[in-house]
Amino acid sequence: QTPKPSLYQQLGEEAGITAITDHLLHQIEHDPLIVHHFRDTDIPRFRRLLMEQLCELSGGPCVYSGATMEESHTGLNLNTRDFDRLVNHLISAMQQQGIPYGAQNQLLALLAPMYPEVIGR
Ligand code: HEM
Repeated sequence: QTPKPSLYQQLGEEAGITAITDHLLHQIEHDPLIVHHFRDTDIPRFRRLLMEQLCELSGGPCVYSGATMEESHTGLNLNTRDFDRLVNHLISAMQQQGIPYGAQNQLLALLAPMYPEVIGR
């Protein structure tokens, strides 16, 4: 019996997470409703930290080295609509990468509890 692939494996490991992150960044860049939030952001750093976080969260061999979600989103005053748009861009990035639905849902379930740490701060 072959062992069940981990979420990290189903996301395509480092290469898959890199592709998902880059697709997400591209979508953010072209989304006039949320791009302004990133005006003062160091994008290469944000990209590196987001990949690290997705890697760690999915059980990959990474240790997230960024700020807490609460710290990094304070002062941005994000709302539910901002959150939903980001999540939808992430779903579309995973779709584009051909990530199985089950794995997509597992990742979304790991991100959902961060909602209160990110919104209204
Ligand atoms: C579950 C949802 C989210 C996750 C997992 C997430 C993840 C992250 C990570 C890992 C960082 C880097 C932290 C650091 O700089 O040390 C970050 C920063 C940031 N996030 Fe999020 N984020 C989420 C939701 C959002 C939403 C909805 C928006 C806006 C639409 C947003 C906008 C930003 C911005 C602008 C920064 C950079 C702040 C700065 O320049 O210092 N995030 N986020």
